[in-house]
Amino acid sequence: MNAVDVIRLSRRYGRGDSGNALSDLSLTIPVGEVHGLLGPNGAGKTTLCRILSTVLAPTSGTATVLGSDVVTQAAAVKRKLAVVFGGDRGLYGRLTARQNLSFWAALYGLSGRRARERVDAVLSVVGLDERAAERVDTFSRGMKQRLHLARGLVAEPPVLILDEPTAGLDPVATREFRELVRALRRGGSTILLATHDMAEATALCDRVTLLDRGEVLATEHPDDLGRLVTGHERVEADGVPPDVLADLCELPGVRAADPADDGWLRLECATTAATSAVLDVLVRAGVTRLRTGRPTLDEVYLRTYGGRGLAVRA
Ligand SMILES: Nc1ncnc2c1ncn2[C@@H]1O[C@H](COP(=O)(O)OP(=O)(O)OP(=O)(O)O)[C@@H](O)[C@H]1O
Repeated sequence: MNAVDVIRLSRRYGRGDSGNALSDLSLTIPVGEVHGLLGPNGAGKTTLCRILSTVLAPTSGTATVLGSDVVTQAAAVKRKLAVVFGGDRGLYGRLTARQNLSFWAALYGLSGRRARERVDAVLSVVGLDERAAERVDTFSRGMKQRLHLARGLVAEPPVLILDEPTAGLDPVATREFRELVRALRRGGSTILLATHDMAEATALCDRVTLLDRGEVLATEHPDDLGRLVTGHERVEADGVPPDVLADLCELPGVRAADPADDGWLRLECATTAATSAVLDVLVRAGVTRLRTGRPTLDEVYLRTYGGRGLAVRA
């Protein structure tokens, strides 16, 4: 059984001609996977997360979480899944961290010793045990985000949805939060991570789905997305004589030869054979300053979406 199965899901808001927020979207997330949901503003990420967490009904299609249907078995889905938001939403600033968590534990049906044990456990997991008695409105942004995660974990759901979890965090808090996500993955959690942040998706995800205007453009391992927008591989070389450049452009499978930002020549190759042929020509011509690789996820994103709603952070 998969953690998440989405089959031909569509969602339309109102009757306007703005189109579907989700169109015929299908997606499978196996148990234990960290799956990135990437796309610019308005791509449909939040709509999908809201449908999976049962707060929004689809217009058509089906979605199940560990076998339970989000429409007909919503109560079962709620026991299996938690959503962790970014920002201040849903935290009670005048209460302490422990009081916040005890409140949510009660909402999830935990009480007495079991609730206290779970609250202590999640405070320790997110590293807030020493600050548990302090009011949340005195917390830093990173501490609040860890508390959000603790809230998500208090009822031990096997599936977590993280919606822009590190938006607004400084680099240290971001790194700490990502470590927590990795630890959860090692513990067997399945995580759907909605983000605009390429670095986040590359650092954390086993696979990434690119969404645009409610449709899936691709689902791939982050390293393999480059193939979608450029050739199979890339070769970069410094000091290529003009006649050699002309030869390179004639080779079958060489899609583009352009200068990179640092002045090196960048060649996009459609096949591994083309990459080998390019390297062969360059080495024969005595060019030794060479590097190969695939486009980064940032480049994939920029080429896929252009400047639309882009929010790439370092
Ligand atoms: N309550 C609503 N009423 C009408 N249209 C909506 C509503 N919520 C979302 N939409 C529309 O649905 C589409 C998808 O929006 P959604 O919020 O799911 O995108 P997103 O990928 O989460 O974007 P962001 O990155 O900005 O959060 C957009 O065109 C948006 O305008």
